[in-house]
Amino acid sequence: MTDATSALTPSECDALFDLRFAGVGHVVLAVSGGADSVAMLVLAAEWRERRKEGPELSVATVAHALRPEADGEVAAVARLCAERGLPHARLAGAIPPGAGVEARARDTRYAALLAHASEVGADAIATAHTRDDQAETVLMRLGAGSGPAGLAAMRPRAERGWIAHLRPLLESPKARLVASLQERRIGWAEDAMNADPAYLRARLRGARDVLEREGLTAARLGALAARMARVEDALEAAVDAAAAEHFVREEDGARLGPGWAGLADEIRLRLLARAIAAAGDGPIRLDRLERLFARIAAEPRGAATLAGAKAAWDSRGVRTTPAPPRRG
Ligand SMILES: Nc1ncnc2c1ncn2[C@@H]1O[C@H](COP(=O)(O)OP(=O)(O)OP(=O)(O)O)[C@@H](O)[C@H]1O
Repeated sequence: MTDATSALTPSECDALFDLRFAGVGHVVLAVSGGADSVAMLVLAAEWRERRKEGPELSVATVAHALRPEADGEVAAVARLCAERGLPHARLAGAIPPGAGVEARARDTRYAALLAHASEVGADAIATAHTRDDQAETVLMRLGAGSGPAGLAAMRPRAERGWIAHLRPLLESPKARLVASLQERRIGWAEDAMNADPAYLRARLRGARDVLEREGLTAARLGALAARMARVEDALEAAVDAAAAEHFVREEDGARLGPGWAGLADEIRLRLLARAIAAAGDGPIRLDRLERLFARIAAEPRGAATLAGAKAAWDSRGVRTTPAPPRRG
């Protein structure tokens, strides 16, 4: 019998890693020393041992030098790897002090992990995001008023340029990973930042019991993300198909033909975003894009700038070109 707080069984782990690590040659496991990533390390090593085949596994820890106890934590991960015959790398990832430490730590971490993966010839990295992390991400995106792309949250597999980013535990409750470590009497490090109310993620974690009582369970929020991922992929495929007919790339931007106006709003909006991206230079905020879209619908002709692009429209459609540089 398994419940929401029991250790993952060997057959559950086999199903999980068989699926998520299929077709991979060498995966670098990103292990911080926290419970989730130590569980990923231990369970993946056991899986590999049972299977006797599958991808090469290695482990990397990024040393952010943010906390004095971090050195001991890296050493503990190195020990776990040595016991399992897995190579372990300690990667430098010092972050200069300042605001937005969470985002800067993340950028530094992925840069270090990707550089290392390239050095050792890996074709994938794996992080230990859990179903609880996914649920928090969905709540944060709801709070930001995100559309389907945002609500799809993290993907179990995402392509980061030449490398795949795998999240094999994305559907696993954190409690089951903790139970898996407790069953094996393996310890882990606790990061105080995880409970620091200065961070929205930590505050949402603190509100978890209340949310669960109101039906906002991690299981439902995780299922919502998976459904939104399906919606998002279908929409993008539909936009690709519509683009073949209505989107013309030009030397300095793009043109949306008159047939664009007859398409469904969401497809039109996404084609408009592509046309602006073709001429512009920056990320496009959805609310601004929606405002421009509303203007185009309301005014028979006009022009506006957005994200480094100028969009001009009339009865023949929309034309985007790079926005002239601002004076002053
Ligand atoms: N110092 C680290 N070294 C190696 N891997 C790490 C480190 N910190 C985090 N990771 C990996 O990233 C996963 C997510 O960690 P965490 O939730 O702290 O990240 P985050 O700041 O929310 O960033 P993101 O979710 O965007 O990756 C961990 O489970 C682990 O696999």
